[in-house]
Amino acid sequence: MNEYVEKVQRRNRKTGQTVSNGVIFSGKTTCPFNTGILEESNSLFEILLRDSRVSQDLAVNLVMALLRTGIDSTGNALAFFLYNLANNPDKQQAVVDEIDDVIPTGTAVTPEHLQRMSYLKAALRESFRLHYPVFGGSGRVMPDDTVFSNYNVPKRVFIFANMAAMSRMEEYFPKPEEYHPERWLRDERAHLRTSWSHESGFLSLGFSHGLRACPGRRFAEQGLYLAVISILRKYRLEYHDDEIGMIHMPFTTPDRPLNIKFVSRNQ
Ligand code: HEM
Repeated sequence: MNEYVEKVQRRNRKTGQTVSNGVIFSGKTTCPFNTGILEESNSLFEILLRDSRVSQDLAVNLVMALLRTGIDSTGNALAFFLYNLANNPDKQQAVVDEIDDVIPTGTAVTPEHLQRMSYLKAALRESFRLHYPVFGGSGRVMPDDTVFSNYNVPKRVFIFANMAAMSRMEEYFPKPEEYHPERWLRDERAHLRTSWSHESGFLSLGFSHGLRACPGRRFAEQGLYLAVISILRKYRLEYHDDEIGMIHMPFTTPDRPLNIKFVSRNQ
């Protein structure tokens, strides 16, 4: 990492940026957290290194945190999403129908398209429910004595919401072992839900909830939607092998290589 930082700094010097308080600073380039215009197309890391208010340690820590939390999580979530679609051809077809309905052939995907793709969103949410993406769920330590649903929780006691287990509770998700995206539909197809109670939506939160919820959520969701759309526009997914299990380490990974067959849609 130090070597990389030095390389970035050497390049910044060459392109005329100045050094201030030990980090590279350019009058032209502004920190992404300002509203100014970026005049050079550099990575977030390089931009942070140039901002005199951000120390080198902070820049390294921020970028490492994003890399550590953002890569395995999204990659494994995509693996399970593709597996669930390959394993449920009727649901896969419903996603393909929606892609064909919403995005004209040969057109790039836009935010407006994604806004109209409620089945695709439900399909991802259901994949998170069936294969909860992070070890168990979310933990918290309360700073004060608190009461949750008539349970007294003393301050400084660690409490944990086991969303992986709650996501598979029959009383909230009938036939919990089945992949059924319709559970999450709120549009005119909502009648296809198996059942719904007002708690259901809070029992399976792949990105958690509240102030410490995942800050990368929109970024990850967008990447997953775009990946699945690009793949399904070209390939039909098939899965003919044994059921895939989960290993939690801490992101949920498949317990063996995924034997998904990609069949070209042009054949
Ligand atoms: C499918 C992908 C992802 C899933 C399922 C996921 C899930 C989560 C969950 C459950 C938490 C814990 C929240 C809590 O305890 O309440 C979390 C935290 C975090 N995530 Fe993600 N995440 C994903 C992708 C990303 C990406 C792409 C980034 C960054 C670009 C990211 C950055 C972070 C960071 C920095 C935290 C710590 C937040 C804090 O402690 O305040 N995540 N994530």
